[in-house]
Amino acid sequence: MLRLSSSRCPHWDGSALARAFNLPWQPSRTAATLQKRRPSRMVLSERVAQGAPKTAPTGKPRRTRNSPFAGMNTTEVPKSLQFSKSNLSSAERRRQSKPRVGKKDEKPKDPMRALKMQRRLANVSYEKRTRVKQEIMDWDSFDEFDLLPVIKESIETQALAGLAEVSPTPIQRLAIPTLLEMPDGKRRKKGKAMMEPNKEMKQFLLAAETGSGKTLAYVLPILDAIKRAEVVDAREEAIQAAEAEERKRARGQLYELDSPVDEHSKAGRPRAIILLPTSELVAQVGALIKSLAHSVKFRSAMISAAFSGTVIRNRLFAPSGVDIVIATPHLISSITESDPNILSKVSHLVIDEADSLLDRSFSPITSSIIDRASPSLKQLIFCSATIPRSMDSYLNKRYPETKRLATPNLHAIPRRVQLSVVDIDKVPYQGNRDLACAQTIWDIGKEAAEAGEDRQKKIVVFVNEREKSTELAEYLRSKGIDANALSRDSDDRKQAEVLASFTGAAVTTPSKPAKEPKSSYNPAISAGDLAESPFKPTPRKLENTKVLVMTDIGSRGIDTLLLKHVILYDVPHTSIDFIHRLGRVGRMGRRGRGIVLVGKHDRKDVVKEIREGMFKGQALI
Ligand SMILES: Nc1ncnc2c1ncn2[C@@H]1O[C@H](COP(=O)(O)OP(=O)(O)OP(=O)(O)O)[C@@H](O)[C@H]1O
Repeated sequence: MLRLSSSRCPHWDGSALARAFNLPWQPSRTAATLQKRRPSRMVLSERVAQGAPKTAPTGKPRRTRNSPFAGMNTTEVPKSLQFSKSNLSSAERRRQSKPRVGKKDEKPKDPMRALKMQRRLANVSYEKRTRVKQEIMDWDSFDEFDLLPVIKESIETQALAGLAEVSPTPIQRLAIPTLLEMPDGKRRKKGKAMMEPNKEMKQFLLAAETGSGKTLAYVLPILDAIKRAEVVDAREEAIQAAEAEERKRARGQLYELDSPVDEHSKAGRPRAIILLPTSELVAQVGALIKSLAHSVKFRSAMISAAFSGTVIRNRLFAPSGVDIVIATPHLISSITESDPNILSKVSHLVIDEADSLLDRSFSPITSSIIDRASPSLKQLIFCSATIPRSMDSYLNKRYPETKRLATPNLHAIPRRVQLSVVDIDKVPYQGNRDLACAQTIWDIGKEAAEAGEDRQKKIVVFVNEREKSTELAEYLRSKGIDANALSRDSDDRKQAEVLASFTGAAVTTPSKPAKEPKSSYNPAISAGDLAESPFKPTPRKLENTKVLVMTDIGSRGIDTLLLKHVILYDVPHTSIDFIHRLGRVGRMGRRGRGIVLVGKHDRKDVVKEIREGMFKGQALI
């Protein structure tokens, strides 16, 4: 007799199948039992919450630890399963104390591990940043600073002329009241105390991200101090003249001839000196200060190796005197050799781009100028976009009293600057970095032309070695790109012209005659075309795009306000270089783009961390 089991399905009893095959049908025991029970359902015991009794009715332990049902229906974790160090074997305890290397158990990685290994930048605590953020919120306008009215006016009419709405930047909010020594943060001390010469030299460090207006942050308080000192001096001179007159009268020598006034006493005796690492920066800061002199009335002199000896002498020793000198340390140092008195009246000394001027190559010369000037100094101001650890320890050692004014976003590259990566090992570059660079430039030019941009596109390419800049510029020219190198070897005048076309003032110059049809631009060039004839000049020209190749030492501080693209031909050695190079774009709240060329020998981990840090707006430490 055929027995059909229905244990799998309680609704199927096998009778249909038996009928189909004409077989006698007898339900199986299981099916019969299930039929009997139907329509009952499985229901949990009402006592399930009480847990299983520890012993079976037989008195035996109901479930052993090893039974497959051991953990079922229990309401508390058995002691044996609870985690306790004492339960662990000594080997397991040792294993747990070691850092795990297995993929699953890997500890979360420090997101800035590669950068921390460089340890180039000093840390500014999160608490300090938050505190400063609160502090600077109190200042909304330049009017709130205790600057002389004529200086306040010059901000809108000269320094920031053309801007619709002007308000102080974070570093200006932080530094101006401090340098003005407004004690309660609002008002300067009134009366005689203010006029008394400050015997103690005070030191300040102004540290803020690139393109954040650090120059004005120190220039305005210095001009204010100079103008106020002028008033004090004039008053003192008048008092001295009156006393001399009185003495003569007392002696009855009223008609005695006065000793001739030394007209040249102010010549070559500036009250303020601003030191900058390059002639280009001297020209930039000098131009800003000169523009302010139109309304504020003071005398400034910019001197650097870009000027002849006669020009330098005439500027420094002009009979009308000089109030502010803007110079490179080498020049000031060599002038002090022949005329040490040049530093005798300096009350304000600024070390701008201090991360460069206090590095190993500049530090001895900068330090000796500071030492010579210190007897008359009232304020020694260091100004920098980064605080490298070397500079941090220099300040701690030599000027421990330095008041540090660092903005909340110091060492962070703003999120408005994007960084993309080009892998030079991929097709079609196959390790040819020059080709990758040329193609990237063509792509940017093509994008601009497609977007119908009329304004000439400016691109800065950064290389690590100075020698490479000339060679690369030549290569790019052979690929139809209008490229120049900024290097010490090129003609100063030409260099200044090229650079001027990259700074804000020159960008407004129309680069292309309006008549020229846009179709003359030939975007149809590919890396293949560029690679075809590496040694032959490409007949195609990339129109409306100008490229400058340089090292960042030459470009630090240069105010390339309208620049939107930088290419990092080499991966920068340190996060400091990243900050300075990418700092040429995204200035004063603008957007910008950096493109870094990366090959198999480059630190991809560093690039990755920099990108992540930029994305999160974090400080690159
Ligand atoms: N309060 C302000 N509002 C708008 N623009 C300003 C303000 N202050 C300065 N600027 C402009 O910002 C630009 C950058 O200023 P500056 O060169 O002083 O920056 P920086 O912080 O010294 O940069 P870097 O670190 O690269 O030397 C300049 O073109 C300047 O005119």
